[in-house]
Amino acid sequence: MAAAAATLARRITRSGVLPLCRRLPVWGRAARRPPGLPLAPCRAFSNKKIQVDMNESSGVATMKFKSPPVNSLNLDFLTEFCISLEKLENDRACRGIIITSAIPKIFSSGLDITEMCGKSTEHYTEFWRAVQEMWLRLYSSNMVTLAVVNGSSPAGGCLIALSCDYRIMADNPKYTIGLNEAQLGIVAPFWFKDTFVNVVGQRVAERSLQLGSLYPAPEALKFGIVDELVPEEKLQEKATAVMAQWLALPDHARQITKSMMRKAVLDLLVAHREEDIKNFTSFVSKESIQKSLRMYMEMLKKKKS
Ligand SMILES: CCCCCCCCC/C=C/C(=O)SCCNC(=O)CCNC(=O)[C@H](O)C(C)(C)COP(=O)(O)OP(=O)(O)OC[C@H]1O[C@@H](n2cnc3c(N)ncnc32)[C@H](O)[C@@H]1OP(=O)(O)O
Repeated sequence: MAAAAATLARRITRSGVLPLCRRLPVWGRAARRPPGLPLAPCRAFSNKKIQVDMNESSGVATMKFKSPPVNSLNLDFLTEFCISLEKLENDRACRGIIITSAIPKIFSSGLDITEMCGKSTEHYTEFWRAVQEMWLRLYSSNMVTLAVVNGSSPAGGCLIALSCDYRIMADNPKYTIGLNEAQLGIVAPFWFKDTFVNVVGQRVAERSLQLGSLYPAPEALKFGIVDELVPEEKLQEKATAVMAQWLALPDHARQITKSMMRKAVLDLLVAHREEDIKNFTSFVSKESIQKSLRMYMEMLKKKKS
């Protein structure tokens, strides 16, 4: 699987990511569907780590993370994520996606730390390119993207939620969310930071990033990291209602607006992609950073005993 995923990852990355504004003509996706043609029957595709269900009548797909124990974002997961997103992006019937988790209490534990420990420079390069690719695709998506955060969501998990158009979180103070990289002795890259700033503003982002804060759901709402809290059993219902509200608008108007709001941040990474990979690989290759990551993993294991 790892080898196959790596090949797929290379295939994806070779094709590159087009900025949002160049992906689709400005009249949008829905308008391109030939009038009068029936939609294909309901479809689902399931990979190893992500289940995708497409509801043809609503035009909404649900992407459910199902990679135990904690939906950590390793190379295989990231590759599946990018492929699933690309399939949906190219599906004219699909106008919105709901991203959620099938693992109780966990949305995603963020980047798989083992992918950043004791590996070769080539591996770090491939891994980081896949992380960039995931963000570029999600942040630039033409579809309405809705995160249903039904569990804890640190670091890279939080980035996925922040990259969506709207975030609903389960109303449970045991679930936390935030960019906690500083707590691991690592630094959130500039595009994590920019995505965060675009959601919560400079002040909250600066304080939260420096402290590596993980916020319980009610605080996350207070600081604008998520848009609303909903009792866990009502998440599905709420997600359907929110999605319907976003899809009620003409696609082209929403898409151009989204592009206008996000383009500068996307363009910055596209322009500095190779430099960002080099920064990452040299940063994680440092012995001091390796030591911090190893200690953090040990701390996670000790917490259990
Ligand atoms: C200049 C620019 C430079 C750039 C510089 C570099 C920038 C990098 C940016 C990094 C972004 C990131 O996302 S870094 C990743 C940050 N993630 C985190 O801090 C999350 C850490 N995990 C947790 O807090 C918890 O595990 C949590 C998710 C809440 C679930 O708690 P639970 O009690 O339910 O489960 P646990 O028992 O803790 O975890 C179950 C098992 O999963 C493992 N596990 C948990 N999280 C994991 C993870 N992220 N990666 C790997 N493995 C993980 C644990 O070790 C356990 O392994 P076993 O003991 O073997 O079962």
